[in-house]
Amino acid sequence: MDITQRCHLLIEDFSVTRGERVVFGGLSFRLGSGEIAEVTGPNGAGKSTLLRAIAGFLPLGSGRMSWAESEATDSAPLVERLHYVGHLDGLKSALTARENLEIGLGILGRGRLSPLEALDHLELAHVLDLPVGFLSAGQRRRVALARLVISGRPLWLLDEPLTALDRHARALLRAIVADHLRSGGLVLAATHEPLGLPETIQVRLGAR
Ligand SMILES: Nc1ncnc2c1ncn2[C@@H]1O[C@H](COP(=O)(O)OP(=O)(O)OP(=O)(O)O)[C@@H](O)[C@H]1O
Repeated sequence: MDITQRCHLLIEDFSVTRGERVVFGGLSFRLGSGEIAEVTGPNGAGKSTLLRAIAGFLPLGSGRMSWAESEATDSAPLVERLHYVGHLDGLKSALTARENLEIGLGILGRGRLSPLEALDHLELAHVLDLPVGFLSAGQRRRVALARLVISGRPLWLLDEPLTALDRHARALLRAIVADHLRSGGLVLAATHEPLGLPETIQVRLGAR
């Protein structure tokens, strides 16, 4: 899609149940093009649960979740508009960084960048043809984040994106996120540490 197209995610009176337990309820917020929201709260508050529910990995609870694109008469399903980076990197250790990113391209559709260009954004071009199993935890994380920039998807769901990143890599991630927002993208990040971007919407989940 043209990422500059205006779109928004609307969450209204949302709740998610895991097992017999309501993890959170009554949650409402709106995220529009160019906006970032951080989901915060103590351990177990449901930050990952919220992201996974939006990504479609968990059944929806009560309430409403909607996705709209201003220039589309019939919006594509949300699942085709988002890219989720969870706690696990989702990389195949025996494959090279290039091969992992090519798989990403196959699944996510072709974005603006090649695997080499995406890795270059994370200053990791030199590992292009190395098996991911040979990389450090922070390097693996950077390969997983490189998938974001090849995806061309407007909504990024990031679960603890700063994990394992050193100070320099954190700055690179901030720059990538800021660039995505400038081009009309949306970011929802569950995090214990603020990304430090201006005008961040706060979505606070409580203790249970
Ligand atoms: N697979 C599961 N089955 C049932 N309940 C689960 C499952 N995974 C998590 N939960 C419940 O959901 C609650 C919220 O978990 P979640 O991982 O969303 O919290 P979180 O806010 O992301 O925590 P953290 O800050 O520790 O990452 C947990 O307290 C747990 O009781």
